[in-house]
Amino acid sequence: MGSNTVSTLVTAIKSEPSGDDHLYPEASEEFVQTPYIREITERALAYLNAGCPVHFAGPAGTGKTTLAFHIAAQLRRPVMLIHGNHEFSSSDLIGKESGYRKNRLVDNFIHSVLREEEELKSLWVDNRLTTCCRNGDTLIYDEFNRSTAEANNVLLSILEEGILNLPGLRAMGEGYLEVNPNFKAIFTSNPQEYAGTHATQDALIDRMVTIKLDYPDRDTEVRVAVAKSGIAPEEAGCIVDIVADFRRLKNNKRIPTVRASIAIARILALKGEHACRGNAFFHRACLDVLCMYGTEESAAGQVTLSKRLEKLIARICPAEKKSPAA
Ligand SMILES: Nc1ncnc2c1ncn2[C@@H]1O[C@H](COP(=O)(O)OP(=O)(O)OP(=O)(O)O)[C@@H](O)[C@H]1O
Repeated sequence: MGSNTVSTLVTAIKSEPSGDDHLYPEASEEFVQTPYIREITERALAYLNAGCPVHFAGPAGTGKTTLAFHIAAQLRRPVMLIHGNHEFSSSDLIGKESGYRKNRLVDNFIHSVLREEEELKSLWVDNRLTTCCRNGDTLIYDEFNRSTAEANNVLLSILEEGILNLPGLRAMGEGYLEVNPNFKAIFTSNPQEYAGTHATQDALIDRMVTIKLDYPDRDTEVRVAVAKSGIAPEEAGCIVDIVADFRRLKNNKRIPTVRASIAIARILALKGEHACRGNAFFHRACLDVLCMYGTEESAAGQVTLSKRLEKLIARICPAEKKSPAA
């Protein structure tokens, strides 16, 4: 992998000493392709290639960021990643003046004449959005509704007119930047998240095609759990069914996602334990991973959850681990 190359499952950004701020996503072996993923990928690519920014909106853990990286990888352009942040101002997106450069010319060519000239030039540093628009890179703006509408306003003219307004560069004659035609943008947001998010302006939403994501189908979730833990598919199936049952609990304060399935599967795989009825460790691990998802966090609520889990395990899981030959 080259510098800043990331698998499409990794969302961490690594800045290289070279100063290259781009990411170069590549498909990872753990990335699961199912008909569900393929269909969404094809749809999103069709919209992006038609010049429409794509917005993945859905609850936590529905695979928005992973899909954004996967799709960006298909576009084969460098990727700029921005995480929405309520403290952002538009300068955090586009850049700002970073001081002044002073040029002083002293001309004493004719010894009896001294001419002095001083020029003060402001210096400008591009931030990620500007770099992306200049170079025609792919922008992934993750959880963009964590930034305020005021900060995101700069996107309106980028997405509609293909122009980036850079008031800070007006003095240098570069007040407007024509957006490179290769520029493409993928946004993600969680409309159910209230903490730390901002209402998104209609004008911005109107400039994107929103693909609403829900929890993936069972096949995708099972294959993700298998890929990320190495557990046997039938055991992953039991775990995913248990998590899906907790997802359907009425009046849930929180909803367990594929991350819960991955966590249980990994714990079992690493401990050499199995998703079967008689396994007390399996029961305990499920309870620990899922205990935050019931309606009640009291001791009585936890006993109810534990009983529910016991019944589920009895119904869904085999009595013992199946031997490979079976
Ligand atoms: N196609 C896939 N192949 C393998 N793993 C996947 C796939 N899709 C999602 N995952 C895994 O599922 C988990 C949730 O995915 P992701 O972080 O993309 O969801 P999200 O919707 O962006 O979540 P959040 O809103 O909480 O940030 C991650 O561990 C991710 O690696």
